[in-house]
Amino acid sequence: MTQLKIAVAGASGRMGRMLIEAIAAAPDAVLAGALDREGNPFINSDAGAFSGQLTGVVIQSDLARGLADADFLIDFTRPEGTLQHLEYCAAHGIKMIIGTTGFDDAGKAAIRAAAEKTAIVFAPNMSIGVNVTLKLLEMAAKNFSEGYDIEIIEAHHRHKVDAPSGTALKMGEVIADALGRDLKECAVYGREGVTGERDPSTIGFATVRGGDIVGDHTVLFAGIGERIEISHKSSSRVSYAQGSLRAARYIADKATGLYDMQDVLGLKA
Ligand SMILES: NC(=O)C1=CN([C@@H]2O[C@H](COP(=O)(O)OP(=O)(O)OC[C@H]3O[C@@H](n4cnc5c(N)ncnc54)[C@H](OP(=O)(O)O)[C@@H]3O)[C@@H](O)[C@H]2O)C=CC1
Ligand SMILES: O=C(O)C1=N[C@H](C(=O)O)C[C@H](O)C1
Repeated sequence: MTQLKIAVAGASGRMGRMLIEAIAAAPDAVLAGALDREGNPFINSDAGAFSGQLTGVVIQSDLARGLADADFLIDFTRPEGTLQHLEYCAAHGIKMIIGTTGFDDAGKAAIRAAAEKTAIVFAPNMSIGVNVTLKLLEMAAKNFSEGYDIEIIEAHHRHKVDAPSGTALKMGEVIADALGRDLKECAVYGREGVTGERDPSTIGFATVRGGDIVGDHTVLFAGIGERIEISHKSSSRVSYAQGSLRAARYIADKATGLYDMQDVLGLKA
């Protein structure tokens, strides 16, 4: 069996650690590199030290050394880190699985451009459950297009730095597309003071941050006399790591192109 040679960026982070364990347990993958940024206290440590299972792969900050043996980079870091890695991977034909959230339009354009040089899966949520939920939302939105107010509520751990979550924004985009609306024009991010009555054409977002919540998303369709809630709750990051490995397998035979988890899971109509 050909082994997928995978490097992990943000190796000491919450997702990085989970990915390193998932790669160690996968029969068709091998950890081929581990990256963290310069100054990170875990540079030069073994990438498996967190789980007590040594890998023989040392966490590096130098991209050339960290990626020398890799065919894939799985990147869950921050937009500025991912964009640096992207440039290197595009130049060297290393395929990328990007889970990082919080990109601006320029960052997303850079990912699209890099996908002309290497294959990339880019998705704000790698779990099967969330991606099936996106399909449910598309169907629900079409049926609740009149008379239902749409609000997206997300909750995450106290360390999360971007809001709303990438998943909540994706849910908003899917719903807006299904309704023929432009999310940039109809999104309302939080409310305060005398807001006036709710504009029915808007999609509202509310953010909760606290403790160790892995990731909860609820879309509320609030009508007269009834409410419909579609919720997904993550209880472990393992589903994101397993989804990332599925994404690597999906692009193993692709030289270029930009894909998302709907492609990987065969959910595109
Ligand atoms: N798509 C999906 O399914 C999921 C996406 N995410 C997203 O993944 C990202 C990471 O989440 P999480 O693991 O919880 O975050 P953590 O903060 O736990 O880990 C981030 C890692 O990236 C490193 N890092 C930070 N900035 C840079 C940089 N500029 N260059 C290189 N490395 C950097 C950090 O190093 P240091 O500690 O030195 O800062 C750390 O090792 C977030 O954007 C999150 O929203 C999370 C879960 C699932
Ligand atoms: O930061 C996190 O933890 C998560 N981030 C992603 C997002 O912003 O949607 C995915 C998941 O919800 C966990």
